[in-house]
Amino acid sequence: MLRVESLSKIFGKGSINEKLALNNISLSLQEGEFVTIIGGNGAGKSTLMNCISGVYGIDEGRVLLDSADVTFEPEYKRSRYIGRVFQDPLRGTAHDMTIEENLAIAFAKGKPAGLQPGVTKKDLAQFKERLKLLDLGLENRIKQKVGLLSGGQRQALTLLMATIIKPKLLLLDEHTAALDPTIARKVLSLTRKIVAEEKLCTLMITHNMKASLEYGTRTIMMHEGKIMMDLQGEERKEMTVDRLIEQFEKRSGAELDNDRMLLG
Ligand SMILES: Nc1ncnc2c1ncn2[C@@H]1O[C@H](COP(=O)(O)OP(=O)(O)OP(=O)(O)O)[C@@H](O)[C@H]1O
Repeated sequence: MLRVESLSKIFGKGSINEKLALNNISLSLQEGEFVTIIGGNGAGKSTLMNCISGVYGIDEGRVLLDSADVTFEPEYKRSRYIGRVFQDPLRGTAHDMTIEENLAIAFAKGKPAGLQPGVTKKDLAQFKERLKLLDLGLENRIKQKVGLLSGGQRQALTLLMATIIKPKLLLLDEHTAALDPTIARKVLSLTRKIVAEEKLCTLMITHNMKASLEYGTRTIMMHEGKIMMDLQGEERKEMTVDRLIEQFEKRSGAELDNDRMLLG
């Protein structure tokens, strides 16, 4: 469970370029809640993820995970229980290592510190089982180097790696934006499946408004560092992309400036 309380983040404090990127954000997610995040350029979506995962320190507020205050915990410690997948498929895997070695590293996160990531027969069987879920035939290529995989295959593998040990929170930062539409849909349905099966608390940034309503259980729209719409339940079920744009423009008094969102 995630709780963000009155979070503010200022870049370049005191300088001519001072920017209030997050303005008093509060947000709570229950176990299994899958929240999609949309918003115009510079709305603060990635900054929110960076503050939650500890990449940036924050200026005000608190971040709690499973009731523990992690506000001042460094990123490397939070990464043990926060899974993250970025837009760039090259970022989450080591290209010169095999699929098995990559999975072993991710799997070792769940083992006591000091233990080497040795792969037992049982681990290997589990890796193959998980890879089968992807339906990309990777279970038969487990000894191959990741550098040989396509972007979509790598991103699907990164998703597996981020969730092979159940994270307390899964952060997906436009993780399908760089993939071609067919594989993007595949990775999105896989995301939905893993999140539901593992009851993962998940935040997913997307520029695709349709996907923001189609995937997940709740949709948040950000604008100028604030949450300006939080759609759940019936209200979300009845929402369409056209009405979402209309609501955005009405509530923010601005036109949506994110071309990718409008074209997506
Ligand atoms: N490291 C940084 N230093 C200075 N300013 C930053 C930094 N990171 C983000 N910002 C600024 O903070 C604001 C929010 O940026 P952020 O990247 O979170 O937006 P976003 O909603 O993810 O946008 P996009 O959809 O364009 O990626 C923007 O004005 C951005 O220029």
